[in-house]
Amino acid sequence: MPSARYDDLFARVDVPLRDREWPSRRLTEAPLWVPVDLRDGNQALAEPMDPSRKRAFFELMVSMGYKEIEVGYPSASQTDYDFVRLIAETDLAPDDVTIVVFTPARRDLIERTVESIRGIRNPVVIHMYTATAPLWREVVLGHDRESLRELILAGGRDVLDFAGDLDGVRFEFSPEVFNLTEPDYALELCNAITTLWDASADRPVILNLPATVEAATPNVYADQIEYMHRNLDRRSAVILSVHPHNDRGTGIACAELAVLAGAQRVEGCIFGNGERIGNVDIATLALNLHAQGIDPMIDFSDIDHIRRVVEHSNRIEIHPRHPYVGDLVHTAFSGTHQDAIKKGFAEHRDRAAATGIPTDQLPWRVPYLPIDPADLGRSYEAVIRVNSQSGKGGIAYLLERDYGIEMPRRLQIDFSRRVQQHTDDTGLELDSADLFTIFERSYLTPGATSIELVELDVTSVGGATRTALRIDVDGTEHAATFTDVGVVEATTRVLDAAGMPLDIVSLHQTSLAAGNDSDALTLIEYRRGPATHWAAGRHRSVLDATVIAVINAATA
Ligand SMILES: CC(=O)SCCNC(=O)CCNC(=O)[C@H](O)C(C)(C)COP(=O)(O)OP(=O)(O)OC[C@H]1O[C@@H](n2cnc3c(N)ncnc32)[C@H](O)[C@@H]1OP(=O)(O)O
Ligand SMILES: CC(C)C(=O)C(=O)O
Ligand SMILES: [Mg+2]
Repeated sequence: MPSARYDDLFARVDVPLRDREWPSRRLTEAPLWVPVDLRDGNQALAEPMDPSRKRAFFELMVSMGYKEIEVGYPSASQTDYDFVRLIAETDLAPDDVTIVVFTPARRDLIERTVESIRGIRNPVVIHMYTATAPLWREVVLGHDRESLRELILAGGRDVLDFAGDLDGVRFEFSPEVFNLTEPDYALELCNAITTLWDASADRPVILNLPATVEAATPNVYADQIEYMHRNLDRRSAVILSVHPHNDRGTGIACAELAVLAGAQRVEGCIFGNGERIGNVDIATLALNLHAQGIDPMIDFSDIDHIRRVVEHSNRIEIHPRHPYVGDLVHTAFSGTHQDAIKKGFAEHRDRAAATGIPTDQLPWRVPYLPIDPADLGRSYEAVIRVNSQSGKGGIAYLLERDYGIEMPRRLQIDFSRRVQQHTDDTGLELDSADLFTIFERSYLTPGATSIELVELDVTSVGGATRTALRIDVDGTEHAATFTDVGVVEATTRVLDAAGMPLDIVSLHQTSLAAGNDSDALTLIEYRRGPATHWAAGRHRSVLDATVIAVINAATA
């Protein structure tokens, strides 16, 4: 690989901090989340959102509880402009939702942006940006440090000209590519802007410090943010915001460490759409807090609905392994994980019963599942799925959950061998209906010899139990009546007399399908030669189910 072509970040800009404090801090509350899907996410789509997709996405964000939403780049397209007008002219946005509109530092475009918010009732943030890193200055903008400073301040003055006296309007500045900008220069520009815009506690200025192209390990970004946090003028009149992208795949870590380093506000996209690899995923960030016991202040209780709207609006599918929302993220195929989850669920249910606390409020401690899928509106159905990597625990869990069959441990081992053979042969995943078919074929289906239960009559006469049994073996009827002999022994004696001896090792009763109309299911372990085997019998009556189980064992 021609790796020598690339410089690390340290060769490109100074990283100013040596005595950082962020490593010893902890996350204790949610920052202000600002979804930028309708602007940064939208500008990265092959087909930008049409008005109805934008509206559906916006309504979703409002319903989830976002209070500040970047809705577009009104000077860039008529669709974006019209969407801001829609918000200004209708009650689409509740009064407590702040609307952010985005603009470069160009007078004509700033004017158009301010025009878009005319008459709006909601609080508004006008978000002005200019790239400040050396490469952008030299190659893109054609400015040196001094002349770029002038361009930015000219833009800042234009913002004041057009919107300085509008009630309810605040300002945001982003030194785009902050993470590759010299720290002293970024600080100088931010301080110049907060002075120009007269940042105050009543009208704070948002300084948004993007990792526009992620370029270093997250600790470096945290150092850069802490440096600004500690050195900015008018710090109490500044809302310090971050905007990580995900080029190195560490956008989440950048945002989390940046909050430790002093950031109060995080811009990103729900499930991480955005330029190139995407913006930081603010859904994952929020649910990471939830998983640490911190209220994310956003409602994810129906994550599949959220996902459907996001996929519809972006026309991009979410990966099955995407944190928290992917189809497979709460699913275990592997045997030992399934075993642990099955035991964890059982312990959870037992603890709920013992404490009287409902299962959905009980502290969560199920192995391999960082949060309860039910918190996100997910059922437990997809948690355990069976393929060739699965073990007895998961297989038993599915048969118990969907058919009510409680298998003793030695039967679980026997059955999982049969399932394993099937999955090895086919390479396919099995659902619980498939498992039940294998169960029926293995234990409930009589073998080659034709044996039928013709009559079973158990009565109690004067304190004694009388068992009358008639069995047809290959067309010949064998009958006997016993007193005070259980049905298992009665059946084996009749079979013995018919030349079919059977050595029963253990017997277990369970039921098939939970509820009142369930059938009885008798599971029998019997010895033939050196090994033990299993058979089962199913009937409305427990006694008949038991005799049928013994007969099935004899014919196997
Ligand atoms: C990191 C980010 O996400 S930044 C946001 C990026 N988003 C978008 O670009 C989506 C919307 N953009 C657009 O629709 C268009 O680019 C527009 C309408 C904004 C501008 O279109 P055009 O006037 O045709 O300009 P174009 O995009 O080709 O080039 C940008 C020009 O603005 C300048 N410019 C770029 N960014 C800025 C800025 N933040 N402030 C001031 N000037 C800027 C460039 O130097 C270039 O100037 P030049 O023509 O003198 O070389
Ligand atoms: C905040 C703006 C300028 C942005 O999208 C970025 O820098 O990534
Ligand atoms: Mg961005």
